[in-house]
Amino acid sequence: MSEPIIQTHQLTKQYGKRYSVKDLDLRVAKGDVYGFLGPNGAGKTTTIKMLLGLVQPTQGYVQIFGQDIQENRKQILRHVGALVESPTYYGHLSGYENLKLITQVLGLPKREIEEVLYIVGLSNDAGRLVRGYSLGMKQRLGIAAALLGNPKLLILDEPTNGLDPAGIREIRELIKRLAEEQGMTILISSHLLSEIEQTVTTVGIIFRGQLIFQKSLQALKQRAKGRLELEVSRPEEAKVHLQSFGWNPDLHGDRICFEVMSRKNVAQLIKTLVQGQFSVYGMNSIQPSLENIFIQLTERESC
Ligand SMILES: Nc1ncnc2c1ncn2[C@@H]1O[C@H](COP(=O)(O)OP(=O)(O)OP(=O)(O)O)[C@@H](O)[C@H]1O
Repeated sequence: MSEPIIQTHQLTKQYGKRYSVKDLDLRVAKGDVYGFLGPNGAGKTTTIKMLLGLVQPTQGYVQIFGQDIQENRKQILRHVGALVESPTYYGHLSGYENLKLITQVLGLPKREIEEVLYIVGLSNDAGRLVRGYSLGMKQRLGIAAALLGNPKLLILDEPTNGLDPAGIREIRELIKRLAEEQGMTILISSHLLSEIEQTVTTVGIIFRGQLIFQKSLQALKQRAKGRLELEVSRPEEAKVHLQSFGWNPDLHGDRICFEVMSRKNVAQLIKTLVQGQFSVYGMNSIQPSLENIFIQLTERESC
């Protein structure tokens, strides 16, 4: 297996007595679009700042491209593009002029400006003043700035924050394109799974500073499968009865629970119960939200 692009080892940040991030072992492989998920205050921005060497860890360390960020920060960051928190621009300058300032500071050729503006779909608006840009356009300009210097790794902290559904879609499409066409490794943070689930290949979930899940999107979906919950008479007997017919129910309190199933199977399930002289009082289909997945992952699930 090739060396990961990002790897953290027991990464920890403590402010006073509080741990903002604790023992984080993040692993982002080459070509991954890594969705870094967690509710507000979970520790995403603190982690990202440590990845970029902007915040010093209390314990642990960060390796990017196999090198320690504290030791080789300048060299590493030459190949990393980042958008952290809301970027600031000069509103009285055009999108093009804002990027030109950055290329001058970084000593990059001017031709890159046209390239990145084209990639983020802002070529036609390059000459407009940034103060007239929509929030989505400003975010795309932020990504364009991050793309200057042709980075191998792109780190985006909540790039869809505050955007309307159309803006979210634009960013999503852009990220997909960057990964597919430019082969870039991307880490993108969000507090909403729904905003990034169509884009990412791998998911890391941070909850109260700790990484509670880190696997493929496929594996997360497996866990996030909907459940079917039935309220029946004599639930324990009903469970045994169903098992004798090959079903595999879980019993939670007085309800029996199943993974989602086809309509045909639901009909068959109810028929089996009724034929066994059990009464079915109610049925709920539960589609877990991200919050539910968190709860399941932290083993406080009720069904
Ligand atoms: N400089 C700081 N001093 C003290 N506490 C801090 C500091 N920076 C962050 N924190 C705390 O660390 C915790 C994690 O914050 P962080 O901004 O990393 O979360 P987040 O997941 O990015 O959330 P959000 O989506 O709201 O930005 C929070 O409780 C926050 O108050």
